[in-house]
Formats: sequence, C-alpha cells, structure tokens
Amino acid sequence: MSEGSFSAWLREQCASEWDAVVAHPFAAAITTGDVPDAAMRRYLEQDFQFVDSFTALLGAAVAAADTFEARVPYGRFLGQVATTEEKTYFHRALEALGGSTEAATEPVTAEFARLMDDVRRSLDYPLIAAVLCVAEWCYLGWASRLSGPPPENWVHREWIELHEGEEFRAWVAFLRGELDRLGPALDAARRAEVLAVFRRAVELERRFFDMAGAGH
Ligand SMILES: Cc1ncc(CN)c(N)n1
Repeated sequence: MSEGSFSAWLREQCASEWDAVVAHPFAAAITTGDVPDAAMRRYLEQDFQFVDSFTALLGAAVAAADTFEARVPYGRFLGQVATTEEKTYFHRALEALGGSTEAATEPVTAEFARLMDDVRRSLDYPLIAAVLCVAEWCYLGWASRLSGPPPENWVHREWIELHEGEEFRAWVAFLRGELDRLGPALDAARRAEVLAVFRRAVELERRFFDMAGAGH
C-alpha cells in the first residue's frame, strides 16, 4: 500500500474486475428500465438468498467491530434496511414478477453465501468490513451511473433508490472509513488477507451479474 486510503488501494488492486461490475450490461439495463421481467425475477430470486447471508454478516459486524461507534451504524443498517426496506421490496417485487422466495440456488449465489458465511464465522472484523464494503460500494457504483430520469417501472426504480441517495452514500462512506481506519494498523500479511477477500467478493459480484444477464 502506498499513498491514499486503504479502501482506495483495495479497489485499485481489482480495478478491471471492479469496472466490469459497475459498468455491467445487466446493471446498466436496470438503470434504463430495460431488464425483461423474467430476467429481473431470476436476479431478485437469487438476490433474496444473497440478502440472507448478507444480513447475518451485518450481525457479525455488530459483534466483531472493535468500537462502540462502529457497532451503531451496523446495527442501524441491519434494523432499517435489511429487515424493512429491502425485505418488503423483495416480497413486493417477487410477487409482482411471479417469482419465489425459495427458488433453486444458482452456483454463484451459493459461492457468495459461502464466502459471507466463512467470513462471518471467523468474526475477523477487517475481513467482515471488506466483504460488506464491496457489496455496498460497487452497488452504489452502478446505481449512481443513472444518467437520465429514473425508470418508470417501480421494480427497477426502487432497486436503484435502495442503492443510491444521501443515506446510502453515507453508509458506503462509513464502510470505506472503517477499512481506512483499520488498514494502517495491519501488517503486509494481514493486508494481503483482506485484499484476497475483497478481490473474491468483487469477482463474485461480477459473476452474479453474469448469471443474472445470461439469457437476457
Ligand atoms: C449480489 C449483491 N451484492 C450487493 C448487494 C447490495 N446490497 C446486493 N443486494 N446483491
């Protein structure tokens, strides 16, 4: 790590894969409202399963964070978004699209869940923060590429709104800030460990969109 923040350094180490996520054709089609219903259904069915492990990982962040100041935003996000907004969104969207909350798990969804579950069980705070940061920061990345008016289709529009806006930006800034706070105290071997998890999460995000876009 040379100059700059730890989170920026982590992202730079995976720059091409990161760019492939935020500029992914599937994500771009969400912002223009052009994802066909069948593809959006498939994506949200898988993402509903992702959110289960993601929510558990937020719980681990509350437990593993090294300061009270950090536990509070994790707890707030866990309560506010994971159990209310995002959950009601999934139920409404899947109902509108004729989807299921119990669809068969795609391989990439299972791999992502395994990564989150492994990191959760480790209770290793820098690793937990790294996975959460990738998941939220790269979603802010594609959602903030919306250039025209938001899509009229509410399934697309609300999904963008959940990953954009002042509150979500502050949440991503908090996650980056945690990595930036933790980074300087880590030795080279620990930084490499955090980078390996960060890189794996970025790769899984790209493959998750590939899975969602396949056949659309
Ligand atoms: C696969 C994935 N990655 C990230 C997010 C952002 N919460 C999500 N909903 N789904």
